[in-house]
Amino acid sequence: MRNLSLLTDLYEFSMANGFQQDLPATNATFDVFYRRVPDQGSFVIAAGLQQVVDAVRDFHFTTSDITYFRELGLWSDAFLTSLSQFQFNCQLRAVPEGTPVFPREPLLTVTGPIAQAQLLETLVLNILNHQSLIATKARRLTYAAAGRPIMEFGARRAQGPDSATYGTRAAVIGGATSTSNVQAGKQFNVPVAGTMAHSWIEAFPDELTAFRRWAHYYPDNSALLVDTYDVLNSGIPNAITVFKELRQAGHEPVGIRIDSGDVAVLAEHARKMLDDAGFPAAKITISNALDEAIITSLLQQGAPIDNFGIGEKLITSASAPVLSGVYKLAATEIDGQLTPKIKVSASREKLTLPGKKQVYRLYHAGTRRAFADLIALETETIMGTSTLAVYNSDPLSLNHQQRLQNFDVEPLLMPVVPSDFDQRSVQQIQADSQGRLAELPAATQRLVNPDSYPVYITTDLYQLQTELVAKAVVHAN
Ligand SMILES: Nc1ncnc2c1ncn2[C@@H]1O[C@H](COP(=O)(O)OP(=O)(O)OP(=O)(O)O)[C@@H](O)[C@H]1O
Ligand SMILES: O=P(O)(O)OC[C@H]1O[C@H](OP(=O)(O)OP(=O)(O)O)[C@H](O)[C@@H]1O
Ligand SMILES: O=C(O)c1cccnc1
Repeated sequence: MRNLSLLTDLYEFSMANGFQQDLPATNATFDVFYRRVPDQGSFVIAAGLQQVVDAVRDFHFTTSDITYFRELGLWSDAFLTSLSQFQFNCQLRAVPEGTPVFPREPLLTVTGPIAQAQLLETLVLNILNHQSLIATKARRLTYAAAGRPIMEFGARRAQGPDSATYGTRAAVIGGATSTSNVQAGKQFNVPVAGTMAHSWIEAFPDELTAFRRWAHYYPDNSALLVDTYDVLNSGIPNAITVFKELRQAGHEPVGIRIDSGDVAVLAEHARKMLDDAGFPAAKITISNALDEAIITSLLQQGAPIDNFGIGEKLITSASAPVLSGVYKLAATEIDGQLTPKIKVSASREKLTLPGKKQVYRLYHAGTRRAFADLIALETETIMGTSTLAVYNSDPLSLNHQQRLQNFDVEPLLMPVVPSDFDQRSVQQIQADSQGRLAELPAATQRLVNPDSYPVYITTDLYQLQTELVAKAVVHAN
């Protein structure tokens, strides 16, 4: 476990130093949320909470860190002494990893001494923004693959070792079934899988010999790469020769991988050749810069593909490489006296939701069919039995009151106690995530122009926001 406590922006320390002197008795609540969904999707898959918990559990500063801080000469001695004795003292609430979350709803809240809570901003966002981005991309690819397994192949193209390892974790949360990344396989106990590279074929005098040697070493795991020379005239015929030899020796071949050319046309020919040769169960794996649009197109073309191997476009979320989750002050508290806070900026999109809040998923009464989310003040009691007056949470929308009734509610933000965090396996998180997705309307899940899913705020929250905006405008004048 690495200590990540210095992985932050300088200004977090500078603010914490000042907060500690000016506001020593102030507690703060910060919300993590995002405003826009990558790839014009309608939701993000929350991921990375486990690593946030790991990081805060181990949050401390070494003697060498403190010496470095002293050399910078920016912060008070009292602050540096408090850092050397750092005890994590914030409360966390979060949606479980794998939960689909919508714009503006907090997926993590941090409440604690303002200096401490501020210090966490950069690291928390670094972890959650990365993993949630990749989990969301993996969910899109999984949706496009329509039940066919996805092997994560991205380690060589990821932006550095951490993006490969934690990106793989996130990819599995979002639906990938296995990975070629051995470190991630070991660290997160996810299935590892793989075929072979072109170098294996090129290294032998001919393709048939290369396939035979592979089959010799891996008789029960023989997925042969057939596109080094000529897929239809050499790769598949040679693979079939070796498959027959394997079968005679009592082994069933796994299949082939095609990594170039028109993969729909090649897969169709390959399927016929394998079937005609008596290998209908041999699987066809496709790779080569695949993304959700190509996968959708290949399946529309009727390509008989069994598995997808996906690297660069998944591990870097190439088409939408940033999730701009933010960490915003929502309230301060002194001696139990809560003061809600708001950010009002020239861009109305950036208006924040003040106060300590809870997020609820709303279901049609008696079902698990979700139809909207609701953000409420933590002090409100939300019940689906009476009529509830709500507003759209989007500050850009033309807002008018709407009425909801006959629904069941489920709070999404749950307390997270770092010392007692219930570690679910990555596969368990994936399964739970898929259960959560099944609750959402189908139209919200489609890849192209998904229906936007309503995220409401309560009337009390709407009024508080309106009131604080008016006050902020008066202050500004
Ligand atoms: N039938 C198809 N429909 C849609 N996209 C396809 C189809 N066949 C291949 N592709 C995709 O088109 C892109 C380009 O394929 P192409 O074989 O030209 O790749 P390449 O990178 O030039 O080949 P190589 O890997 O041999 O260098 C890849 O992303 C590939 O997955
Ligand atoms: O295309 P991706 O989705 O990232 O999938 C991983 C790629 O990695 C390998 O390529 P390799 O490094 O051998 O390069 P090449 O196939 O482009 O020559 C493999 O053959 C895939 O094409
Ligand atoms: O095992 C494979 O086939 C593989 C692994 C990484 C990248 N490309 C392919």
